[in-house]
Amino acid sequence: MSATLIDGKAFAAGLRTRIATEVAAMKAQGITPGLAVVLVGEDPASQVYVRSKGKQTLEVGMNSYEHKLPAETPEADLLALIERLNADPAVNGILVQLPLPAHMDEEAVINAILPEKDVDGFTVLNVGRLATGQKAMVPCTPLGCLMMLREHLGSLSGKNAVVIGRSNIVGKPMAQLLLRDSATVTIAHSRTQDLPGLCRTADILVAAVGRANFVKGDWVKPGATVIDVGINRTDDGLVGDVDFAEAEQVAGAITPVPGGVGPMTIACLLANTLTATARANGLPDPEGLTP
Ligand SMILES: NC(=O)C1=CN([C@@H]2O[C@H](COP(=O)(O)OP(=O)(O)OC[C@H]3O[C@@H](n4cnc5c(N)ncnc54)[C@H](OP(=O)(O)O)[C@@H]3O)[C@@H](O)[C@H]2O)C=CC1
Ligand SMILES: Nc1nc(=O)c2c([nH]1)NC[C@@H]1CN(c3ccc(C(=O)N[C@@H](CCC(=O)O)C(=O)O)cc3)C=[N+]21
Repeated sequence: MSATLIDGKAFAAGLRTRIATEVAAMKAQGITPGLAVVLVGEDPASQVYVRSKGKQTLEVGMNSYEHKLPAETPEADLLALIERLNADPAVNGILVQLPLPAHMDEEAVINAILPEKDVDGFTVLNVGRLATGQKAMVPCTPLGCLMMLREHLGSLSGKNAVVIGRSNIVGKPMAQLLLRDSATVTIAHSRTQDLPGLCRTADILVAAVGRANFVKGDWVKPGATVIDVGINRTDDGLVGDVDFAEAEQVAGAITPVPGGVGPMTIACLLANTLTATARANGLPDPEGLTP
């Protein structure tokens, strides 16, 4: 048997069309959402991501502001830029591309972003709001995964979910969102014992590890829904954290790499920018874009 393909690329295109409609309505009221992206250094993968994000921001009718700083920029200069963006009414969302160069304090930089403009949902205030069930800005990658899971499964209530990876940007917020939807959630990591056995209990398996083809077909419970967050550049091209050829024989549904979680991440960044703009202007949250 072979799994249903969860087409993140198509899902993301549909989401952007809806966002573009909402942006047009806001523009008719004299409001244009603006997203500022800050890239420090010249990491090639980050450059690709920042470019496609800037293009899509313009395509949905938002203003895009790109700030590219040299790798050796002093942290104080980056903090000063964030202060300017915080104070700029044309900027509704701020994203500082990670990772930052080693001489910078990532926590200090992220927490300098005004929580209302923190469209990545990485500031401590938004992390705490998500964890306590308050209205937050939710990290884009887990939000995109949640949207695909709900679309495919309907309710997540009572499902066993295993998230492999405990990073602040993917694993932990993914677990929070699954818990909020009443899944029974286990977070696995490099010290987890019998990871294959644990994965076999999962109705929902999310892999956010950063190791090419790490999750094997015999780790997957027959019929499970598999979400592959991994982005690994190999000699065979871009591959995920799941051995797709094996897993798709067993899973009920699976996201591909490329064309799965990645495009949804960017679409959710635009969704968060729209939500931030609505909130900044005292408008209700746009429907279906927040958990
Ligand atoms: N598609 C998208 O939009 C995005 C994709 N990504 C991709 O997702 C992947 C994960 O990213 P990120 O969360 O930032 O990565 P991190 O490196 O921050 O975290 C990786 C996690 O995997 C765990 N891990 C590593 N090796 C093993 C192992 N052998 N067994 C079990 N767990 C293991 C680590 O455990 P421990 O904590 O114990 O070290 C850690 O918790 C990467 O490929 C990244 O490129 C990331 C962001 C967005
Ligand atoms: N502050 C911050 N926020 C982030 O959300 C953030 C970040 N820093 N740093 C890097 C990671 C990674 N990330 C990706 C986004 C889109 C694709 C994506 O669109 N991938 C395409 C393929 C693109 C390609 O070919 O390289 C796909 O999977 O189909 C991948 C990875 C966001 N991240």
